[in-house]
Amino acid sequence: MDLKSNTSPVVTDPAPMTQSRLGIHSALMPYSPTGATFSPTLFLTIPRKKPGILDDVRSNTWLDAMKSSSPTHSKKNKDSNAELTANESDLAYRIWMLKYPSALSSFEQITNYAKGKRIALFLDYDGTLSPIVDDPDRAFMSGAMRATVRNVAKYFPTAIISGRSRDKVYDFVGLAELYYAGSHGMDIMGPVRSVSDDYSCIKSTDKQGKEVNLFQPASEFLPMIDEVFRSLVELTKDITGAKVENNKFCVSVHYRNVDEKSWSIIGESVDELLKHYPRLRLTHGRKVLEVRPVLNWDKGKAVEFLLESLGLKNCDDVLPIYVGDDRTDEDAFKVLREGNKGYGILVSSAPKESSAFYSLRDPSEVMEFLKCLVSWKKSSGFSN
Ligand SMILES: O=P(O)(O)OC[C@H]1O[C@H](O[C@H]2O[C@H](CO)[C@@H](O)[C@H](O)[C@H]2O)[C@H](O)[C@@H](O)[C@@H]1O
Repeated sequence: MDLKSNTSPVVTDPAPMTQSRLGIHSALMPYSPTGATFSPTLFLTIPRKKPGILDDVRSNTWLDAMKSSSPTHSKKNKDSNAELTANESDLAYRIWMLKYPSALSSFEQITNYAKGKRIALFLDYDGTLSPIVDDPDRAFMSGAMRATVRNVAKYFPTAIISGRSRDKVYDFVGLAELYYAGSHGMDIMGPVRSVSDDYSCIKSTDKQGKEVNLFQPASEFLPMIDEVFRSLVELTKDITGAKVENNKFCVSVHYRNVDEKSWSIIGESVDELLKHYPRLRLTHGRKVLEVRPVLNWDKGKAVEFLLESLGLKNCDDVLPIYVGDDRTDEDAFKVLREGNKGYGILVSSAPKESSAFYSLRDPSEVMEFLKCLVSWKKSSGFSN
């Protein structure tokens, strides 16, 4: 193992000053701890005191955010406070699809655009390749999905980008021919290729002994994340159904199996604990609170890193496609949309705002879409 250099995208605790509602003041200047050299493009500044750590909460309270964190949570009609009927939900979904058309019914449009281009595929895991289940340790993907992903990877460079630890998502997927990014992109194993100096990579070997590049921008957070993981296990041990998952560079606090009456206790406990860790922040997933380093790094940045590692960055003839279901996938959708680079496909069975271009209802439609890509590639005689 050969350590190339030791740069870090982390900025720690600057001097106190006024803060925005989200806890990060736009006027804060990057601050480097002694001795470290940083790339300014990777910085996030961290305020010493934060009014609220739930930085991606778009609703009024974190309890609202917890309630709205999964499309399976029943929707209320604002006026009557009654739950939407099946017909109303279906209509709402169909109206929503005018804005986010099905990637299956728009397949011809997608492939017309892809003609003459090299597709690079980025796939989220939970809720995209495997259905959402109550026990996070049992979120297995089906054999059919595995075969489909294996097949698609024969034709297109394919990477999995997950909130899980890289090892765990690899164990679930089990395909050596893919690239993997765990911990919401904070742990990437990619091909050996020179990448820009912004990225400080470690040369390593994968499970098959092949030489790879390892990029772990949050490595200095490991001891802190371990400590927080242990505290969260202790804090939630008496809450029936709560589960804390160590995802290496981030921690997930699951409340899917917790009685809704106890959700506020979970939220408060995490909130209280994180007051002692200003270098960590909280984001929301599907019935899960995600504790992660304050770092200007996310799934969008991971896509850019992987494109560069694969020699596909800034190439007019490359079409990246990212398929995901979670709020954390929005960072990747944004990168593709803003740079007009490629397509985000949101997996959702309920209407929600997104930066994706297209939609798919569930993992079975994802599988269908991947199969269509393979058939299209085969029928186009590999000329595209
Ligand atoms: O980025 P992803 O691959 O989508 O990972 C996001 C989180 O997924 C997992 O939690 C979610 O799926 C579980 C299994 O279906 C479900 O029980 C849970 O409620 C969901 O939030 C995973 O356990 C988390 O660690 C990931 O961060």
